[in-house]
Amino acid sequence: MEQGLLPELRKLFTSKKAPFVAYRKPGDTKVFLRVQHNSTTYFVENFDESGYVFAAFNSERKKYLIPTQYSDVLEFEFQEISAENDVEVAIEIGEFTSDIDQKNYEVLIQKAIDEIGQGKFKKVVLSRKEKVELADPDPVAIFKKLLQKYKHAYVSCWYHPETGIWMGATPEALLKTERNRFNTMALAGTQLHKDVGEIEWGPKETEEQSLVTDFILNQLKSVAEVKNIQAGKPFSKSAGNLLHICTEISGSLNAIKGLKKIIEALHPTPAICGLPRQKALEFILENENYDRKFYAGFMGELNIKTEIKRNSNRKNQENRQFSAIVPKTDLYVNLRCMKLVEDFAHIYVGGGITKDSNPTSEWIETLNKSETMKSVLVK
Ligand SMILES: C=C(O[C@@H]1C=C(C(=O)O)C=C[C@H]1O)C(=O)O
Repeated sequence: MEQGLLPELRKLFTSKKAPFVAYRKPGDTKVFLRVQHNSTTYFVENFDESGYVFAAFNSERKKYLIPTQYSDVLEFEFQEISAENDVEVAIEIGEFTSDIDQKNYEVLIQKAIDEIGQGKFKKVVLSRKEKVELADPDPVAIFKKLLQKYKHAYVSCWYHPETGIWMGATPEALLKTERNRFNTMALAGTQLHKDVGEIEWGPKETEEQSLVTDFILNQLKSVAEVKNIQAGKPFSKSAGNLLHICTEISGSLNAIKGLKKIIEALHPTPAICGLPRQKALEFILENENYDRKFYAGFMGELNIKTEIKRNSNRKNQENRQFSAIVPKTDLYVNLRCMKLVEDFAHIYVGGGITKDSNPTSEWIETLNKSETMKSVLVK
C-alpha cells in the first residue's frame, strides 16, 4: 500500500488538471488523498458544505473547497518514519537570509513593541517570507519527507490551479467537531526542544499564551450554540525542533447551526493575529509589507461523513458494536508551511510580539521555525 500514495501523487502533479489534497492527521498512519473530478473552482459560502476547505489568513477572501460530491477519497497506509528524529536540525541557521532581511524584520518588530508600549494593542503576531532554492524540486519527494519526519504534526499537501502548491507540517488545531462535541487549542510561546532537564517557560511566553487561552474562552462564551466550555492545564507541546505551550479547550456545540459562528469566533486567534484582534490585524496589514496568502489561514475536513464505531460493554448485554455515520469537521491552522513555486520554496514564519519581546530573539525564533521546512528541502 505504501507504494501507492507516492506514484498516485506523482501522476496528479504531472497532469495538474484538477484540485487535490493529501493529508495525514497527527500521530496517525493513514494518509487521505482527495481528488476533485473536474477543474471547476468551488468555495465555502456558509460552512454547511461538505468537503476539504483551504482558507487564507484574511477572512474576507474566498475559501476554497474540494466538495465531497465532486471528489473521491483514497486511503493509504504510510508507516515510514525517518531515521532522523523530529528534533534534528539539518542545516546552518541563517543560511538563506541576509543581514538586510534581519534588519528589516527587527525594525518591524521594534515598531510593534513601541506601539504596544503606547497602549495601541497588547499582542501582534508578525511574520515574513523566506525564499529557499530547492535541492530537488519534486513535490512528492518533499511531501514524503514531511510525512516521515513529522509524525506528530498535521502534514498536508494541497494543489489547486488557482493557489498553486502548498505544503506543511502544522502543530496547531483550529477546531474539531464530532456530534455535539468540539475541541480547540490555545498554542503559543516558543523555545527550542530540550533533550535533558526540566522545561521552563519565561513570563513573556506564559503571558502570550494565556492571552490566547483567554481570548478563545471569551469568544466561545459569546457563541450561543456553545455550552459546557472546559480548559485543561497548559502543557509543553513538541513540534519538530520546537516546543510550544498548549491549552486544550473543549465543549459542546449545536454543530449544524453553530459551525460558521464558532469558526468566525476563533479565526484568527491571537496565536496568529493578536489582541485586540481588529487593531492587531490593521497593524499586520499596514506594516508586514507582504501578503500572507494561505499562511496562518486554516484547512481541513469540513462536515465529512465518517463512520464511527463504538463498543458497548454494558452489564447484562452481549458485546455489541454500534455504528453511526456522522459529519465530522477537523480543521488546522496553516503554520510551518510553504508554497512551492518552480525551483523555490516560499517559507512563511512568524511569532507573537508583546511588550517583553526582543527584536533579535524574534528574528532567531523565525529562523528556528523555518527549520521545520528547510530540513526537508536541503540535502
Ligand atoms: C506564527 C507561528 O506560530 C504561532 C506562534 C507562536 C509563538 O509566537 O510563539 C507559537 C505557535 C504558533 O501559534 C508560525 O509558526 O509562523
